Amino acid sequence: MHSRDVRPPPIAAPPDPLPALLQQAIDQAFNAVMITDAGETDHRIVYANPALCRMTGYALHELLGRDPRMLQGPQTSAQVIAELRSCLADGRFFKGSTFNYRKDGSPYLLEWNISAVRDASGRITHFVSVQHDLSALATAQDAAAVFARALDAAEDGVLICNPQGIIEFANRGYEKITGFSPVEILGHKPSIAQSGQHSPDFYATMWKRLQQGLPFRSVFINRRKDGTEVHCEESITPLHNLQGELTHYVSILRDITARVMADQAFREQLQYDSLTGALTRSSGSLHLESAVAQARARGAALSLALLDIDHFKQVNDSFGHPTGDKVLAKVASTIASCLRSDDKIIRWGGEEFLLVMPGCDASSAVATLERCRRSVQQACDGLLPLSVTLSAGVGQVAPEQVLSDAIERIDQALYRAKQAGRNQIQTAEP
Ligand SMILES: Nc1nc2c(ncn2[C@@H]2O[C@H](COP(=O)(O)OP(=O)(O)OP(=O)(O)O)[C@@H](O)[C@H]2O)c(=O)[nH]1
Repeated sequence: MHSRDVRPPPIAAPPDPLPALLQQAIDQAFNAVMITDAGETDHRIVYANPALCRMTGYALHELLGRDPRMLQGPQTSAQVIAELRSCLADGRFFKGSTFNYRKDGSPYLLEWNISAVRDASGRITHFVSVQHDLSALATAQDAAAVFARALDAAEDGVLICNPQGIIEFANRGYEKITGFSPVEILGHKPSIAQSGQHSPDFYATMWKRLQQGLPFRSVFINRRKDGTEVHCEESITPLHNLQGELTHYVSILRDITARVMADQAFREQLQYDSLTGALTRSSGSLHLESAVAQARARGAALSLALLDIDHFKQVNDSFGHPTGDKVLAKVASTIASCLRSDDKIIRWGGEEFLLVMPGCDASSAVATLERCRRSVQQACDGLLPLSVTLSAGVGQVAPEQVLSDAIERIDQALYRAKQAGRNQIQTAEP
């Protein structure tokens, strides 16, 4: 067989006469079609196409000759039917929607329009109605309503923004977390709850990911309507339609403020020594390093001091460990009361404290230490039958000095203070 012999199939000739074509078209139409006569009091079904039979579940012979009212039921709107009758009585076009009932008794949501059919003299002889089953749409709307209710019932906050970042939906969870009701924030941007705690870099990273079509997850510190801060674990996901166009951003927020606060409290607990309230040696060391780095960066003075309670073993041995504890706590609180707010006190050893004094040169550090020494002696006066005194070594950290060297020299100064009879301050060799 040669390809050039292949000819297109002949085009089917239109059925003749035209009414046959119309019959075929209506029989095969997707929409349900019904024709009734235009009786004085009631209307009889004279035609129903297969789509209408499928929609109602009735066979054609069960419909023919019957009144379309056979399809109505309890949920059929009397108001819509009254409107329909009035339109038909006047020969006007009707369009409406209500529930009708299938043969098996199940309701379906129907949208239909009815036109009068007139003969050559203009007399209405029939009505033709084209009907459309909206049940699937109604189910989808029901499903959308269920989703909306589910979103509102969720504990987590949900925000939906358009591509310009304008809030189009906020659930009750968002209101619970931030205090902003949906009415208050619809049409605004989520920045309405911004706390100012994040850097421009944070937002730049966020937008970069979102513009790449990727979700962004992080802990956001937001500001509630009442001005307090709320920590939220938040994910923002860009949504695209089938054409790949960005349609929305969906944010889901979980309030983790209680957890963050508990973590902070726990970290603070670890940071501070429970007996004396001073920084622990490990957290104090971090603070010390950053104080040195800051002093160097700013070219500012920084002084350190090591203080040690004199003959403390004797306190424990003579009056017991619990009394020793009370003395330790009293000494620490008295030292702290002699310091400026920027100064830090670290429990460096059992009865030894390290003071970090930023912006303080050697001579003012000595003055501070003298104040501590005298205050401790006075504060503990009468606490025990013996006097509680301190010895200390103090020194300013030179700009290029290695921190451990500086501490070593201050420790040597403390040793000299002990050797020289205690209850005194010695300055570290430069
Ligand atoms: N009550 C109590 N005692 C502590 C604590 N930590 C360390 N000590 C005691 O502090 C004492 C330190 O003793 P030493 O290092 O001999 O020093 P000192 O008796 O103060 O003598 P000098 O420092 O030379 O004046 C020891 O008896 C430790 O048991 C504490 O948390 N509570």
